[in-house]
Amino acid sequence: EIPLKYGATNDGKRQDPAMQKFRDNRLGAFIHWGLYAIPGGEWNGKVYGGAAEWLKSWAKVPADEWLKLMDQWNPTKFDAKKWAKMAKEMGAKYVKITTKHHEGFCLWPSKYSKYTVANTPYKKDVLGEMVKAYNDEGIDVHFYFSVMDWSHPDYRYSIKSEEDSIAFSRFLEFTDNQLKELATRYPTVKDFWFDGTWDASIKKNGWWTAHAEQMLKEMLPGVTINSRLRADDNGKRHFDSNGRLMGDYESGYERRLPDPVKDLKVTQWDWEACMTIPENQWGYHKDWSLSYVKTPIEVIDRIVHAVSMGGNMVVNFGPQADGDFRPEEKALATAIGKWMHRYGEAVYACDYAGFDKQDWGYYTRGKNGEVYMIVFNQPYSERLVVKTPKGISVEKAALLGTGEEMNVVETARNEYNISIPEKSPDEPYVIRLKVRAAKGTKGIYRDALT
Ligand SMILES: C[C@@H]1N[C@@H](C(=O)NCc2ccccc2)[C@H](O)[C@@H]1O
Repeated sequence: EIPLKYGATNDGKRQDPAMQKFRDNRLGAFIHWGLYAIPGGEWNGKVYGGAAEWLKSWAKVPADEWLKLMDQWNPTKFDAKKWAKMAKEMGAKYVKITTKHHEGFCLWPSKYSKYTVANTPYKKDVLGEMVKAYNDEGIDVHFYFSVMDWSHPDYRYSIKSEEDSIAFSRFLEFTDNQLKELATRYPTVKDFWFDGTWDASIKKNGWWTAHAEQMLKEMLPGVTINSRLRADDNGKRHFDSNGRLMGDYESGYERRLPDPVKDLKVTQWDWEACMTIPENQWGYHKDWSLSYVKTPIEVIDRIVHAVSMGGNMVVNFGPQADGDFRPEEKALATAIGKWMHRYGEAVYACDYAGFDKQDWGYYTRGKNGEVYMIVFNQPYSERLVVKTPKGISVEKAALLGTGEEMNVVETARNEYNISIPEKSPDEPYVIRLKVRAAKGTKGIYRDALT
């Protein structure tokens, strides 16, 4: 054991009600909204294929020139109630909002920066309106906060001199002030998702990351904090020098997911993935033809994949500068919501089932021990193979929705064929299994001698 002052604080998964709500929520929506939505990936007549919220970087725009975009911030179509209805219809139980992205523009009227909504033609506290509207729909609000801040003269990527160190201390104090301001102004916030914490300057100040976590937890009992904030005494991130997860849930699965066979280690801790609809666009980009855009079923597959391994999934939306959403995102939210309305029982408050992954799709397990089969790939054999853990037998199988009983045929020790629905559901569907701790399978099974 390496002695640490700023290492992991949790011993295993948190089991308090706030964390259980975080976990049971399972499906979230990300909102990436900032000045970057105005240019939408184009600068001086050139369209950049990289992430639109990084346009300042791709087009090498100086901070003062970039922040002049504030003069154009006037989302006349913004209607927080409509945004909340869209999230509700999608079946998102929580929404993560970019309070401040790397550009430094604050969606709330921070008194510690001049780069805020208060100093734009629109003036209004859009963050406050969103928090109220989502909460009024029963949707939890999480805050995304970028520590790296391209607008602040005291930000440093590395600490190479005493001057750097003094400037960065001022920057960390500024950051503390903004975090306290957010926690004070919006006390119903349930989570802080830190980003922009990969630079050497942060890794060298692991103490501060531990302090920020502790400060927020003292101000907002129950609040959850992502592992990406954290660096330990030795600059180790996410997992400390003793391999223990820092923060309350692992937040490294950004636009990727753990392998359902090779990466089962993730079932030992809480984790949350986040994903984009195009290949890599978080903020609004005017041209989605530049990369592949995922279909609703491809998004639903990723949501179920995450839950099947004990994780949450956050699906990203990049609102337009005018405060409305692009048609593709509205259609996606509707399609996801239709499916979640029918089959959400296999997602919400569900977890890893402990069954070996099969080709037809994913398993999840509900709180009362029911096991769900979420079928994405129906085999030509018309039989869905289920291999149960030792000592577990399948008693019954029923199609979610119609309740149609599926045939359960024991084919070998701990192996079953489940029949497919009489009439194709024409969409990924869910079979609920009733399983039992078996007394011991029939004596007919004997392993071959080889
Ligand atoms: C959740 C996402 N994380 C931010 C991000 O900076 N990701 C890592 C990254 C690092 C370097 C170039 C592009 C992107 C993206 O802008 C989103 O906010």
